[in-house]
Amino acid sequence: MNAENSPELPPRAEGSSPQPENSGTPETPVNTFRQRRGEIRRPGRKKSISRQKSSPNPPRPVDPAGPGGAGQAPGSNQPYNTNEPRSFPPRRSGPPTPRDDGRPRFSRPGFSRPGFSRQEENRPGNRPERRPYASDRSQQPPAGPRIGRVGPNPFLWVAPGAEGSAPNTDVSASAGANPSETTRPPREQKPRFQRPSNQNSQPRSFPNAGAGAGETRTPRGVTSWSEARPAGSKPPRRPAAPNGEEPTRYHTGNSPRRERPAPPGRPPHSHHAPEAGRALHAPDISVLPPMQLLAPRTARELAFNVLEAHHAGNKHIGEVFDQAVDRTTLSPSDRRLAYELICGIVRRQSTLQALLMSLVHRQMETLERPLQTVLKIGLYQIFLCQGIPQHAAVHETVDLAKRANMRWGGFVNGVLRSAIQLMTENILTEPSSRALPIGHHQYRELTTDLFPSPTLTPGSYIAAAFSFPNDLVERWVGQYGVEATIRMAFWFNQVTETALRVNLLKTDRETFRQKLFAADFVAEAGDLPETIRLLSTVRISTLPGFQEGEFSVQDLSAQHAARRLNPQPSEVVLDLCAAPGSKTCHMAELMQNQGEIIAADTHGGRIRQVYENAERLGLSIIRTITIGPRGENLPSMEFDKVLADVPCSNTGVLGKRPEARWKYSPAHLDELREMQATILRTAAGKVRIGGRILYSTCSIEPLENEEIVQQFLAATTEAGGPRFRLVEEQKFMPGSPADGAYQALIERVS
Ligand SMILES: C[S@@+](CC[C@H](N)C(=O)[O-])C[C@H]1O[C@@H](n2cnc3c(N)ncnc32)[C@H](O)[C@@H]1O
Repeated sequence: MNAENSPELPPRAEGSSPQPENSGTPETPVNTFRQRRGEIRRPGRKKSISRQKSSPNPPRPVDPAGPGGAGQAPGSNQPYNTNEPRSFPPRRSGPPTPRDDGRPRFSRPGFSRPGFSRQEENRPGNRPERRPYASDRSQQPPAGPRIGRVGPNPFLWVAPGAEGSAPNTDVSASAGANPSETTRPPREQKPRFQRPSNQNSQPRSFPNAGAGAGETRTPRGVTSWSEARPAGSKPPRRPAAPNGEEPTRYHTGNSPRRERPAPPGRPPHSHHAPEAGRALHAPDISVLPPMQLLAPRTARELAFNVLEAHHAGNKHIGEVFDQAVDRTTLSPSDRRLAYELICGIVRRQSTLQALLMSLVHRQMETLERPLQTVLKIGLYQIFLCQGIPQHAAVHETVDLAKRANMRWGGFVNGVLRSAIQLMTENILTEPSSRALPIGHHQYRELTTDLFPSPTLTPGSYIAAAFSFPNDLVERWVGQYGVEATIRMAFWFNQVTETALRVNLLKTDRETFRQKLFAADFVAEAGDLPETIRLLSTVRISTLPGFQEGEFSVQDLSAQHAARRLNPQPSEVVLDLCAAPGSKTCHMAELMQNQGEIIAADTHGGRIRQVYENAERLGLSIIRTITIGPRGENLPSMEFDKVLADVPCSNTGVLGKRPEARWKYSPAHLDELREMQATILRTAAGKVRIGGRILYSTCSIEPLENEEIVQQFLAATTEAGGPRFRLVEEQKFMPGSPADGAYQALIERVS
């Protein structure tokens, strides 16, 4: 049973979920008559599965071949749009009817058949031939490939070259080989929905996919509740959940429904052990290609595209967002909302997962990843976004779901309406297993115990409720205690203000602040003479003075690094880990653009950003070079100052970099520590006697900070070579008042 047709859903408000324009067959008298006879299905509405199963009609004829041959657009190896309604009236001669008004017949707003522009799609030669009258049951299926819902979803963007590797159960594959032999296979031999996949992906397989002859199947190729029903009868209806009770769970119909209630005493979100033979066939959703909506029209659609693209690659969210946003015409407020949704959803992944698991009665691995993305967009708005009314969150997300896949609208609607029942109006100030942290040291009380107990297992509670890796939280609890860990967790989950560094070579702080003020931005002076705290949320490149190089974005804790090293005009300075160049440029500004800075990095691509930043800021003393991991290619000279701003776990800046927390692992920490020790040794080999090294990280882990420095000092004392001393060190804890960081100033004494 599909949640869309489910009787337990509370009724949707009138007009709350409008059908997309141009969504299918208009209401002509002929069509209305035929719809009543059940011969034409209106797009967006599905016949109930039981009616399909019990229909006495023979299967509909398959579609004729499209202009490109085997079900593909000409000049493309991608399939046609297969989400069109399943039956169409024939071509008519005589005066044009509303269906012949020139609009693309097979398109919905925002979508286009791959390989076709809208105009091309409208040209008669490029249209796939329409089906014969559905009522003409005597007509035999024409030879040729089938165009229908069987083929891969055309709205999925598939990596170039990957299409051919998709496992194909579509008859069009065999039709391409020998069209004359094409016949429609009996339903029970193949699933009706097949997802394209790349070379790494697994075939989409269903539990019981190998069910033998005689077994009953639903039209989606899934053996499920229908087996227990007599043919032709309706699926069982579940009663609606009364208010205040555990919310109704839904399933999408793509996997078997598990009718067993959760065992007594087990929380509703817990994962039960998969029954034999079921989860074993779950597709690996992590390798599915991203789903992309063409031309996102709303903040939620843009967020969906970016989140999907983010899943596919290893790119920073900011990078993916910048690329996606440049292709839209969304207003600044929509862009801001999209960005907040994206960062928030990545940040609060495990909280949203816990919410989702309590609402959806399915193994998460079997829920299509794009559908999970849609649901998380909805849940984030309902539970964690301030200022979005619940009905708007549901309505907008259902619209997004329908745009991604018409079949998802009802399911998403059901899940989100159940989610609303999970919330209470109560705001708590203490953690509990039903306390969802929402910010400003406050929690929203839920109607169910969603999280582990904070008194029995504080680490597990913080990890689940605030969304952090378990290992990391356990370390923090061990080092800083539960209360401090919770304070940090709140800080990392809130949107923090932006710190700017004024370029004192071009302007002074007060003049620049007035300039911001005149442009309606609120800013305050910060701790250091060049620091400004920007209290407005804005795209930085749109601030006045950006192109002129009057400021850079840099957190306050990070601004202390160059200040602590204190490079002087006319000194020669080495920046060992320079890209993208924030601290390099700060040092050049402090040196009054006199002397020389060698900006080195192992990453040849990122080193270019140092050059670009220096150019914008009008700094000419920086020379960039690409080096090897042990300092290969460095000039043979010695330097007055060396900055070693090493790669680290980023545990001090987890709020600014939403994805960073999910990259943390003990194994990665070990790799980083080795790299950090090597870079510090390289720095030591390049500083002159009396010169200084600044070792810095944006981590708060002692293993990457104090321990690396102490080990280095101990090793150089024993070796009998150059001697070093620790001049000072400082650790910045997150939120007091800025990002977390560590800096150690080391001097070469002999
Ligand atoms: C924390 S980032 C530096 C940020 C930079 N200092 C700034 O303020 O903009 C660390 C940099 O170290 C570079 N890196 C990684 N391994 C390195 C190595 N063995 N030697 C030098 N640089 C390395 C990375 O490419 C990365 O750009």
